[in-house]
Amino acid sequence: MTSSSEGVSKYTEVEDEETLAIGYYDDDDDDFDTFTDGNLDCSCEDGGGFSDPLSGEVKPRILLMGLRRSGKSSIQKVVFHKMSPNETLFLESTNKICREDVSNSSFVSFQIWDFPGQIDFFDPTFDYEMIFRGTGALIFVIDSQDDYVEALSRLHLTVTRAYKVNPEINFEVFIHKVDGLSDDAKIEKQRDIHKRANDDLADAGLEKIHLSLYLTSIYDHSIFEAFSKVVQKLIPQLPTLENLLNIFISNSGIEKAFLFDVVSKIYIATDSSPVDMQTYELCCDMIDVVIDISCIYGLTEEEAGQPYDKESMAIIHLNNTTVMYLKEVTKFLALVCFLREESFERKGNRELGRRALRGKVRVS
Ligand SMILES: Nc1nc2c(ncn2[C@@H]2O[C@H](COP(=O)(O)OP(=O)(O)OP(=O)(O)O)[C@@H](O)[C@H]2O)c(=O)[nH]1
Repeated sequence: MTSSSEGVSKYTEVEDEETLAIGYYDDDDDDFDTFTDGNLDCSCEDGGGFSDPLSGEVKPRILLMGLRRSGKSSIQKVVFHKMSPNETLFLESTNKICREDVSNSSFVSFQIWDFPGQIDFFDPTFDYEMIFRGTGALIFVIDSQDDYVEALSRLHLTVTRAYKVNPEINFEVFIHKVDGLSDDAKIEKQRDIHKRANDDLADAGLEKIHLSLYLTSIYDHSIFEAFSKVVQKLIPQLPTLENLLNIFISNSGIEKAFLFDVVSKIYIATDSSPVDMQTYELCCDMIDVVIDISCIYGLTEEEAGQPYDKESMAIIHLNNTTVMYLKEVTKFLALVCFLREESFERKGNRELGRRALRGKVRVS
């Protein structure tokens, strides 16, 4: 694989991996603050007497629930704090609800609430109605390497209670830690969990509740892909974005286009052709390469901590005649495209693509 990257900013000393993830630039004409720990506003509270800190705010809430040690905190740390998967081995059990504000852009803007596995949120002193009322998505994490009978009954209880309070919640089930399973075992687990969970709902007369199942692991890109899908459902502009990307690819010889949040590597939209895991992984790798190269060679001292800016773009020629093209769209968003070499080399098309990348797919 050969790669070329232009304009990926100037060099600065990078102290640690977290700097890469959170030290992005502050754009004057953008209202959003730099994505720092300040924006990843984290706070933990006891379950009892929990008041609604969000009254008046419209940010959707994503709840992470599931039994102890199922992997909830690891998911949050890996996706939003760039923690390496191996480091999660040392995470302590969560004993309070941890709230985190994720405000990367107008599209990726929500709160994540990580619940301790052992919490009894149906305790009468615990205001679960308040929690479910403002919830956009409830992610229930099941440890696939463990016996999941208890997890399924907990899932049923959680979903039925939550649905009664707020039928608009998206119920997302992460069949997690699948890295230890063969492909056949993964499919079998998913089929079994799907059947048992839906049978339980049908027995309760609640077959109208829809559960979306995902096979996830923090040791590969599956967790980012699953989180992308959860977040996409909370973006009201998604159909418009998809439509824009469809128009864009139909006019430019591009085969596949993604709009990425570069900080979390969540893709917030793509055109309507199917997404395969390998394509998604390539996009994530390309974002990493751009940010790494920019940090190492791109930043001057004055611009320290701004590895992604208006000038950021990169072209990577893969060895299978495919070209990958990345271009900054807004402060935290990147357009990542795949096209054939011959389309890329056609000068007219290349110019058209550039103009489109610069102007057409502007997202406010
Ligand atoms: N193999 C594997 N292990 C994982 C994965 N995700 C998390 N783990 C491990 O699972 C263990 C528990 O993870 P936590 O994130 O602390 O689990 P939790 O659900 O937050 O636990 P509580 O805070 O007790 O509710 C850790 O040792 C993680 O390293 C995964 O995808 N695969």
